[in-house]
Amino acid sequence: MTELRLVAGVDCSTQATKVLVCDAETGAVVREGRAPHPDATQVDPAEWWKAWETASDGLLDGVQAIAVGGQQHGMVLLDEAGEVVHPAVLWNDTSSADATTELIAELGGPEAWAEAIGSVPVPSFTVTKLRWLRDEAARSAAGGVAAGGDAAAMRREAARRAAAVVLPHDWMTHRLAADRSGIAGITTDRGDASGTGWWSPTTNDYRTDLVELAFGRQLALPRVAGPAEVVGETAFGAVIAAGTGDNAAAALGLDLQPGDVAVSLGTSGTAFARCAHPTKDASGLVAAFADATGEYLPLVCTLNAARVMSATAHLLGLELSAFDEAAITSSGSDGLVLLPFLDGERTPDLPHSTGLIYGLTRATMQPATMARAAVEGLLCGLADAVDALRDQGVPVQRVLLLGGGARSRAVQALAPALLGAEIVLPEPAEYVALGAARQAAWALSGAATPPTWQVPLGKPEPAITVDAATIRANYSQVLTSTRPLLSTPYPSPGSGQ
Ligand SMILES: Nc1ncnc2c1ncn2[C@@H]1O[C@H](COP(=O)(O)OP(=O)(O)O)[C@@H](O)[C@H]1O
Ligand SMILES: O=C(CO)[C@@H](O)[C@H](O)COP(=O)(O)O
Repeated sequence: MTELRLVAGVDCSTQATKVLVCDAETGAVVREGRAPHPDATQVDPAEWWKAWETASDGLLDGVQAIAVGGQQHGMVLLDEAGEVVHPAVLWNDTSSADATTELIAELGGPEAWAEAIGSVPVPSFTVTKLRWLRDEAARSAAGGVAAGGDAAAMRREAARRAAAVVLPHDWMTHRLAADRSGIAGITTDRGDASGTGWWSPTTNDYRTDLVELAFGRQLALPRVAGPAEVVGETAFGAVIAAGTGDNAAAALGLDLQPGDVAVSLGTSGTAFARCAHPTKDASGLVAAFADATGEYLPLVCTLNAARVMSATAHLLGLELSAFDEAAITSSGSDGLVLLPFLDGERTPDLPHSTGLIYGLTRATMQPATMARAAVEGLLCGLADAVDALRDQGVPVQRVLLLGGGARSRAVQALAPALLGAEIVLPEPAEYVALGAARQAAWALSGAATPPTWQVPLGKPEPAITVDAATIRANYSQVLTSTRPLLSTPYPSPGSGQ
């Protein structure tokens, strides 16, 4: 019997680290582990390392190659010695909303950014976080040494000491290498570099002038490794592949084909497709990301997806399974509209917004109606995302549902009508970690293309017939008419809170 060649894929996501050990030939998962991350938008990267150690404990025997897929955009600042100088500021931290507005204006508006990097930055993009830190440090310095207390002092010190800026997967990849010293030799890949705001998909290169624009000085940036490159070796003797951003890793795990759009319901909601050419969207809806194979990955991202369901379930005092049952058996939302912007929102660009419920009557103020409205609200946001991809010329033949939220039967049943496409449900699996494992197998093989791994399909819940046009029109009307309110910081100044 031939011995299995094993590879590992890691997903360092917002909520958890997940590790899969797979057969390099077939992709069959032979071992898996996971460990949670702190529920915060600024996190010490040491927490990711701790989670990785817990999640991978006892799994790594015989693993010959490894790669990391990571939540995109998070700003990890390092000093010359490679020490972290500030908690990583994650993609879902909206502190940089004002910095984003300023940066967009300073370069000459949304069109200038679309020309430079294919996308218009939102507060998720790393470039805006750099500007935020610079401004915070300057503000507290101007206010005197003690201004702002410990947090402000830390930011001043971080801005002074920062020598390099990297992303979560870059940091984890470097940390895995047995032979590393300071910031020398840190790598990233096109997929993750494309979410920084200082990498151009058209020139395939960094725009270091945009780092300077944001931070006022240059920082070292990781070398962009090739899709199948070996970038190091771990202490346990496995080769390390380049790794990538989590959505690019999921695209690789799913082996997306033309006409396929992946819709992921994790902490974020994302809709993305593989594409042979870069996109350029000055409206700011579609981000011009790169994929992990040398192509492109136009993507729309919302800040609120799976947690809309867990938060509503919590409100209703229901377990997730009971919430799901309530949403699916409800006779309908009857005009109850939930705008699901519980953590602010990125698409549409409303970083200061909160959630909103419209249409409460004695008839609609029922748990099952509320559960249905929550699922419809998050799907309406994702339907707008899929439409934005269509507007960029991305063909949408089938939608592949993934992420923790895709386990919801109500999501599966309502998605065909609301997303307006055939729904395919890949067998529930950790597709980011699987894609990272496939990249590791590719790097290990030295082949020109990634190995062929089958993606088993599950059977989605039967579709529920709903009046999708009316549900989407109601959602859109509530959003349009409350937009001025949702654009204002909440609680509003002077509210006494
Ligand atoms: N059956 C379900 N119904 C709704 N949400 C679910 C279900 N199972 C898991 N989730 C949610 O999925 C989320 C985790 O999804 P995941 O894709 O792992 O997120 P991330 O990659 O952001 O860490 C959690 O918020 C969890 O509550
Ligand atoms: O910001 C984006 C994409 O642009 C998010 O998709 C993050 O990459 C986080 O992903 P999850 O942890 O929700 O999977």
